[in-house]
Amino acid sequence: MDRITISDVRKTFQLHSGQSIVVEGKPTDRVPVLAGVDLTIRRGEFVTLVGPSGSGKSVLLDIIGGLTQATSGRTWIDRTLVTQPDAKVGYVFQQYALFPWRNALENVEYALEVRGVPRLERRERARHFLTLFGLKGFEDRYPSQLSGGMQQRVAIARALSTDPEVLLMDEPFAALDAQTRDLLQSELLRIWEQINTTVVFVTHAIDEAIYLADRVVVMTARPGLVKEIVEIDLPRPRDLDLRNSPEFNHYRQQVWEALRDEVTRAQQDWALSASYAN
Ligand SMILES: Nc1ncnc2c1ncn2[C@@H]1O[C@H](COP(=O)(O)OP(=O)(O)OP(=O)(O)O)[C@@H](O)[C@H]1O
Repeated sequence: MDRITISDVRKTFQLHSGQSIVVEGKPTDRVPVLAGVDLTIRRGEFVTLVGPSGSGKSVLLDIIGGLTQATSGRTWIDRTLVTQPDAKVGYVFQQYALFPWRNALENVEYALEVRGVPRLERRERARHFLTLFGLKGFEDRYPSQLSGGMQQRVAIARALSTDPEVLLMDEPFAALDAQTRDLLQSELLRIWEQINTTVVFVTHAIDEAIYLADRVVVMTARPGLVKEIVEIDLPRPRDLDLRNSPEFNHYRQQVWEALRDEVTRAQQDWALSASYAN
């Protein structure tokens, strides 16, 4: 069954007065970012979005999350048209976005607090999700006392504690070192396999995109469109050694093939824009 339906979604941004970019050789103050995205995501599916910088991945995530309105086109979660943020959608950003004045437990509890979950229940759920993410014993630590990886674990625990039907993740591991990133990818998969939330995950890293996903969606250079969808038919549960397998390498090549020209196009786009922009 379908969880998210995106139909002909377009987004154009209006720049400030005096600003411009070059589109099709001409300076303009209107930036087309998404040019008619169609995508359907199944219930419980893990979809990763890859594409060159500026291809509108984050904007698309914001549209799904109701944080940004599309210029035209529609997005539904289940059968409800997305017009504003919804409590059944969780969000995890690249920056940990924790409250520095709340400890780990209180940070997770916050998401439950705003949804009106009674005090004892929210404390119990917050503890449960911190434990799931290996943070038992760190409940009373403040964000400044936690490593980047631990902070991101708290942020993911917070998003999952509300039992979201959809979890949107915007490069959540990009700021982490390689080992922590590997570890968190595996932890996320382990937990996702238990709860089966629908996940849409934006990343620049091809290996990460393949390792996590049921399907990798490759976006074109701006204005973004779905260029190709690669079904990842690798067994689950997955472990990191899978990345050394010939099957994984085949997907790596397939995704890179789809992406390569778009990355080049995006680079040309920036070079041109930079020579015109104010
Ligand atoms: N509020 C805004 N006003 C004008 N342009 C914007 C605005 N928000 C985003 N953009 C432009 O939209 C384009 C797509 O941005 P977006 O952040 O979605 O790209 P992305 O694919 O996520 O890129 P990256 O991989 O670098 O994060 C960029 O060119 C960006 O400059």
